[in-house]
Amino acid sequence: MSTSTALIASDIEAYLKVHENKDMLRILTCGSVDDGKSTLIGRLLFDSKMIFEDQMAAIEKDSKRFNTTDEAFDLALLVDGLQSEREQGITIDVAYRYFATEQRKFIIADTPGHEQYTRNMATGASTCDLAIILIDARHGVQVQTRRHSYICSLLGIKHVVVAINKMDAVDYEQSVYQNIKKDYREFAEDLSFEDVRFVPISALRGDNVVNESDKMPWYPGSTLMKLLNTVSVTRAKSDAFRLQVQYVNRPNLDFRGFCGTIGAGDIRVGDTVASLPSGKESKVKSIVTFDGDIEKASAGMAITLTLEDEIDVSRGDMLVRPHQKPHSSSHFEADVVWMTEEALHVDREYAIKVGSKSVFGHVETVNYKVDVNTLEQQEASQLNLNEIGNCHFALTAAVQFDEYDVNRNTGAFIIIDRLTNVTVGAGMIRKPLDAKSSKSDSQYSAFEVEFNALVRKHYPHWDAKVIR
Ligand SMILES: Nc1nc2c(ncn2[C@@H]2O[C@H](COP(=O)(O)OP(=O)(O)OP(=O)(O)O)[C@@H](O)[C@H]2O)c(=O)[nH]1
Repeated sequence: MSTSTALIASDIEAYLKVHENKDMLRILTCGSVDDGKSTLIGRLLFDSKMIFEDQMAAIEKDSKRFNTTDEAFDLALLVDGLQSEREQGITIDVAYRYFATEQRKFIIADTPGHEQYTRNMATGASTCDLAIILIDARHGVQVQTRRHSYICSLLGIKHVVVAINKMDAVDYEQSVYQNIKKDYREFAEDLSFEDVRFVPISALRGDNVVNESDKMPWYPGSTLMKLLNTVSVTRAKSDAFRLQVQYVNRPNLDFRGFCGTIGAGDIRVGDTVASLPSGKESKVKSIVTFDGDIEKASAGMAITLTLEDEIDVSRGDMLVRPHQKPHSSSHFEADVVWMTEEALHVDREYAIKVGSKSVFGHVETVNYKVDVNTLEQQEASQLNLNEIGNCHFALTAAVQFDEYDVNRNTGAFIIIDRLTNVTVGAGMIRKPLDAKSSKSDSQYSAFEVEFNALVRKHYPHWDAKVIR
């Protein structure tokens, strides 16, 4: 019996306390189609004894029905939970799995390998600390391996474990592992990873996943599980307090509370805050939560703040400490992942949502797009589906943000099509730009510019061109 099982049986309160205080590691799995992500996650859960008996019985039954592998049960079925996915045999959305060991708690985001699902992968990556990049030993480094690695680096993931899978299919040959390791190292040199490790595994047979393999004596390193349990991650963490107001709660004249999730830092009753964009200051009167009033709240908590004074704060505004203000600008430079069939067009008006604030805006210039194979920057005038590029944005009003490298919450945004309301792109803000230095030697009068904005706002289907 493991220590935790014994503790659950004898003292559930003590077990929950230990569990609550464990460090949480958020992992992203990525790789090409059929590299074995689902099998790997299933193996991690199975070998660390995280599967219930009824789940096992269902998997065994399904393995026979779908006949996806010649093994008695297909561990991928544990993870590929969606019915349609089972029928197609591919992962179609981000699936999150939770499990824990004696040392840590884990959340694994299993993202799809198909190229058209890059957006799901980008969604999964934005909250992760570490990426497991799977490579099929028979195929080596693929376009998808490069694309996913590049997105991981763009989204600020610093720790990568490259799991070279299906070693059983290449007779556990050391040279295969060494060659892939060399290829990947060469490619990843220009990416912004701090820590890249390699493990040769067989997810199907369980080699070097949780248990050490006796088939690869030439590999002296740790199993994948051991790496995950022990890797020490650096989290890009800013301690500047950020609360984006998602809702103003005013049930009666005596109560006015500003609700939101703390994006970074912490706050205490009595602290001075400034509301942006107005810049008006007040002191925190109370911090209300679902469990009652508290004295102090920190990043990740959903709270309602009340203030000493009646200052003007609305949905979309940001509460910060007066000496730790974020950038406030209508112009910025950002990296964009384009997620829809219809290309990103310069000068087309989109809704840009930064935190809980949504404003209209357009891309002034695509500075370059990136060839994910070579990481080369190429000239571009638009971005097509799944392309990644660097752009200058011009919005109709200033928004408050941090650089993405400083704060992933307040430095990210999404781009929404105004007609269909579909999210068409995601972006990471690299730096604010000076509105005046942006291209704007206007030949139009202020009235014409304003009228143009009005037409575009109320008649978006006319597709009127932006004038400035
Ligand atoms: N020989 C061998 N086959 C494996 C191994 N791991 C996975 N497979 C097989 O590879 C195929 C794909 O595995 P999955 O786990 O479904 O792959 P995936 O990466 O999740 O695939 P998608 O969900 O389509 O993105 C299945 O037939 C697995 O049984 C391995 O270590 N060795």
